Amino acid sequence: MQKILITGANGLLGQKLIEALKDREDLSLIASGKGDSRLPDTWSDQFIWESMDITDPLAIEQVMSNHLPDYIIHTAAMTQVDDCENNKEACWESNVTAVAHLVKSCEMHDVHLIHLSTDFIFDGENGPYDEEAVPNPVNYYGESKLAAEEIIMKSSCKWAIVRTVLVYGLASDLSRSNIILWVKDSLESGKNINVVTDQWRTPTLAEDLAQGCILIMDQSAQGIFNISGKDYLTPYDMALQTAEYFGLDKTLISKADSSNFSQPAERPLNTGFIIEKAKSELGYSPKSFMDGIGILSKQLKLADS
Ligand SMILES: NC(=O)C1=CN([C@@H]2O[C@H](COP(=O)(O)OP(=O)(O)OC[C@H]3O[C@@H](n4cnc5c(N)ncnc54)[C@H](OP(=O)(O)O)[C@@H]3O)[C@@H](O)[C@H]2O)C=CC1
Ligand SMILES: Cc1cn([C@H]2C[C@H](O)[C@@H](COP(=O)(O)OP(=O)(O)O[C@H]3O[C@@H](C)C(=O)[C@@H](O)[C@H]3O)O2)c(=O)[nH]c1=O
Repeated sequence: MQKILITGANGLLGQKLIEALKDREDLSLIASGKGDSRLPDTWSDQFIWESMDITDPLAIEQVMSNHLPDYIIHTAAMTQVDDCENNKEACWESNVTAVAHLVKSCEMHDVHLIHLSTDFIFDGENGPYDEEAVPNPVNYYGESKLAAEEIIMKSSCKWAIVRTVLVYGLASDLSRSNIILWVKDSLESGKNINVVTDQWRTPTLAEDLAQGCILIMDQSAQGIFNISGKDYLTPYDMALQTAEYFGLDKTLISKADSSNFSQPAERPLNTGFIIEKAKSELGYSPKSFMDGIGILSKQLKLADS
């Protein structure tokens, strides 16, 4: 029986991974997060919960040596890009130093590390990017995620780096929102929103990302894999499609561009990924953005019922 340890299990991807893996009888699942589990109570007998702060090397070593997992899927990170810009020390500790601790433990216990990374390692000058593109981050979050990749690539453990883009989906009690929920909530409350037309992304349904990670695990794949959605869209297009799907007032959505819409951390303009490697080597097959909204909409109806 293979043992899988998931970090950041209370997060969006973490919850989708647990949901997708919890019924598998060939696996034993260890979910971990900062503090207590916020996963649905109905799942609680399908995994072991470990409270593990990834910035605490002793906690990591204790969990790793107790369970001796075959794979660790490392989703935990400081993901609020503007917070990373404003609190660089905390960002480095969570996104880089913690990865160094995990790598050391993976080397010691012969664990295959599957690590989550981002399109924000690129400058957005010439996206969409393939796995060979040269990184050049424009914000501190991107710098931290790139530094983590470099530590992993130099390590002697088995590793896969999963790069992804603008993840959206529904899960319980999240500490971070995402584009569809943000647009839907804003329009439903009659709020005007300014949405950029000069950034391009391949937005990723959280369930697709979880499937990509699982394909990598099941095939013991190593190396870098781009795992994102397949549609190349601006956030403005995404907002319009969200409004259209939910029958909301599109006139509340105004066009903005990066020169008149400023956030504390600069965002790269054109990122997005070429996903041919994941399709041909792993059999990865993501949904369209419209199908993704449909899936999320069904989940919202279920959650409300
Ligand atoms: N979301 C996106 O658009 C993208 C995400 N990624 C990467 O994918 C990964 C998963 O992202 P996603 O699930 O969306 O992010 P979330 O923010 O939803 O989840 C991250 C999880 O990490 C946990 N966490 C943060 N710090 C610690 C810590 N010190 N110890 C233990 N757990 C911690 C958070 O805990 P808590 O819930 O308690 O705050 C949260 O549950 C991340 O590595 C991110 O960098 C890459 C590209 C795009
Ligand atoms: C809040 C806001 C965002 N946007 C745009 C900018 C951006 O491209 C998109 C999403 O903005 P956010 O600030 O919510 O998300 P952002 O922090 O840009 O999302 C990033 O998160 C990290 C974790 C990643 O790794 C990246 O892949 C990326 O998806 O929407 C607007 O146009 N208007 C707005 O008012």
